[in-house]
Amino acid sequence: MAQIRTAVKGQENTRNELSIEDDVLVESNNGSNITISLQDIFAIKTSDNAFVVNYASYPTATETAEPTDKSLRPKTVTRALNVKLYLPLEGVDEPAAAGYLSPGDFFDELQKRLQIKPLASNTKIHAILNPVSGLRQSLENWKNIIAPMLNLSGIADDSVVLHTTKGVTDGNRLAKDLALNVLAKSENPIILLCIGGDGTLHEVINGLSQASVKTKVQLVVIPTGSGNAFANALGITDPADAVLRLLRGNQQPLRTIRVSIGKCPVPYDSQDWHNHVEFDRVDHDPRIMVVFSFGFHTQIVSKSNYLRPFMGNSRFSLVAGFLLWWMPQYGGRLVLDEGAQEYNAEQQNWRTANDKTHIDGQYTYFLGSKMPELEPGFRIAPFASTSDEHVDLVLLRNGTSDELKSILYKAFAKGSHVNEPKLEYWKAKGFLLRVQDAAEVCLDGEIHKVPKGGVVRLQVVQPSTEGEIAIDVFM
Ligand SMILES: Nc1ncnc2c1ncn2[C@@H]1O[C@H](COP(=O)(O)OP(=O)(O)OP(=O)(O)O)[C@@H](O)[C@H]1O
Repeated sequence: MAQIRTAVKGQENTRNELSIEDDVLVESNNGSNITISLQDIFAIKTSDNAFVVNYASYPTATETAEPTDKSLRPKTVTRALNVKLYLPLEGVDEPAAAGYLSPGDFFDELQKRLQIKPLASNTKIHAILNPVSGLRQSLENWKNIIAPMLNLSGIADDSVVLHTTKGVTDGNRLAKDLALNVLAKSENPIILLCIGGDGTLHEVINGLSQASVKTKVQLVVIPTGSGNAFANALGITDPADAVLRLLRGNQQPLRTIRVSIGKCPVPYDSQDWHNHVEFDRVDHDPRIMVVFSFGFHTQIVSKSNYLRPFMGNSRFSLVAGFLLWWMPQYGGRLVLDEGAQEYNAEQQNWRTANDKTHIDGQYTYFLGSKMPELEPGFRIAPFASTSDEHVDLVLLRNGTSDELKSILYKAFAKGSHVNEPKLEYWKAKGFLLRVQDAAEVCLDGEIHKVPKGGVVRLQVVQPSTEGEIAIDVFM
């Protein structure tokens, strides 16, 4: 195939050669090359006398060099916006006689290679932004990255509405209002940007779900929080990356997990306790996207909340150290829905259970998730997927402190804990957990109390379930 190249005048009035090679745009000027990944280009503007390439790229290594103070948390490196302006060459360009495209044709070809799908002209964008999530940079990201990218991509300012959360649970209120008053009534396609961390996303999804309206929304998850487990699971690295995914247009239905809490009037040790569960009457069962836990993980979240006024992130390690020394076990009875699959580490395959699976005992660790990683590098549920119909369960029963430590360390080593002999790894569409004693459970970071003998039910919500708002997520 003929090489795709052109010659133009660069910003320094020099003759620049531009070419498209595989998935990069190469700018050559007197033997020095600059490359721009096509994945990073989000808008090209051309006219008779100017060609503009807008792209979002990571800073170069020298720009990111940081002081080597080990006590500082590593700063997240995010893409910044850049622009390249090219002009047509004046007069006759001798070398360009053979095999060069005109600049206009070259930029048309470049545009085709970007895989950017134009949004319908009547699309409306609503953004729910938490200004205090993570390092409190959401608003800065909005002003410097997100809004300019939308604008440069041709989305008119009056098609974009920003809603800023004013306090805890405000994301929930804003999303519910939006679903009832905008989504349910609008004829136009609506894209919702959720700008914050997992807590904000949890509030937004629950707000949409609580509205119980038969409608649909397209969601862009823009990570500006501390953990960002959901965005991490989708491989979304930073705000510009999230907007690039919106522009490329690939979406998948979101599967959330519905959580119901109830009681059970029959004694704890009754064989068929799971047939006697009475669920609490609530307006709306919560939905989670990231993590359910009981025992060790819940206690880290719960106890470190008490230390929040006095300590930074080191409070988590302090509580974990204490729990690993004390090693409490948490009595529970677990029933997995029919068709649950168990991972066999030795054979590296899955066994499917025909019937319900009962797993009773003293739990040292109990965690359910649809995300492989809960924080960058902590691959606790490595087979989990946001798009499959299962919640993954990571279980350790009657474990010692050393066994649990080994599991947690290996979860940081690419999730190799799944090979630990006592670790049980399951995939299920849903399950019931009955707690032996009064307990706390963690629902996406929120702590809920379950009374002695109480029951928690988790169920993966399938897309287009009756009464559920259909949410498609940009991937
Ligand atoms: N204006 C506000 N003032 C105080 N708290 C707020 C405000 N807006 C939202 N919140 C609360 O901030 C909390 C934290 O938000 P979020 O989870 O998005 O950030 P994070 O904790 O840094 O990220 P992650 O959950 O990914 O670790 C949420 O519980 C939310 O209710």
